[in-house]
Amino acid sequence: MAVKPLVAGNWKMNGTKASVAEFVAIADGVSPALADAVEVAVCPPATLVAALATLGRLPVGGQDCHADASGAHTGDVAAEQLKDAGATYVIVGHSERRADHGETDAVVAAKARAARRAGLVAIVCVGETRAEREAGRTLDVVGTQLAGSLPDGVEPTNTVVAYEPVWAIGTGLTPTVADVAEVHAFVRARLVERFGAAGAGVRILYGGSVKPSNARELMAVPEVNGALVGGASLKAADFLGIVAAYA
Ligand SMILES: O=C(CO)COP(=O)(O)O
Repeated sequence: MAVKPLVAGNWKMNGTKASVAEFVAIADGVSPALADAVEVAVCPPATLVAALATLGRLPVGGQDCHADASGAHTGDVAAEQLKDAGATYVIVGHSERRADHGETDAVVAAKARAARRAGLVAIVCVGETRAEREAGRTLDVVGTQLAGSLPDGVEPTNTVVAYEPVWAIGTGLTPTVADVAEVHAFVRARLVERFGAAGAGVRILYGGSVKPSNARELMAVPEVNGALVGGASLKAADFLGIVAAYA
């Protein structure tokens, strides 16, 4: 199955109303030809989802959602609210959420189910820490996270997996191409094992210090179907330099 790659920007806790101009600059840089080759999305902080989505230029995503559709959960955002604000995607299980908020695989799976219930595509994140990689446990850890964080019924239309080694996030460090290839092949095998033909079509993104200078090399790795980009998605020129890997 031909899989259209996805390059998604994760702005994390960055951005104000002034950032709308950066989003527009990103959208302006995605030519029709580029849009045929790659889907480009931006996941801004929740405060900006509606403002960006209303422009109708590029798909927009949230960075987290609660498992419930509504209720007494001060400070949380429901997948239904992101959908109502115009979102297409929602990131769940980012390692910063797992670390800062103690999110377990079961919590992440519940959020992925909530995303589907609301009609959003869940971008489910997995990835090992430096200590886990050094102990040779990368595939074990990623396999356990996948098993626990992906709900049943995964389809290419409702789920994207992002492999983000924790030690590569915001550090300027990236795994070798061979290491990325090994993990992505492993993730693909697990997806096909559990979800059959549907698992073959689920996009697997690489995330962690993706930059214009390394995007082409990383995006060419087999089973890498795009990128989840943090810091370099905040500036249109950098983000578009990454998207250009698909030009
Ligand atoms: O966490 C990330 C995307 O979700 C990656 O962040 P950086 O691209 O800043 O390393």
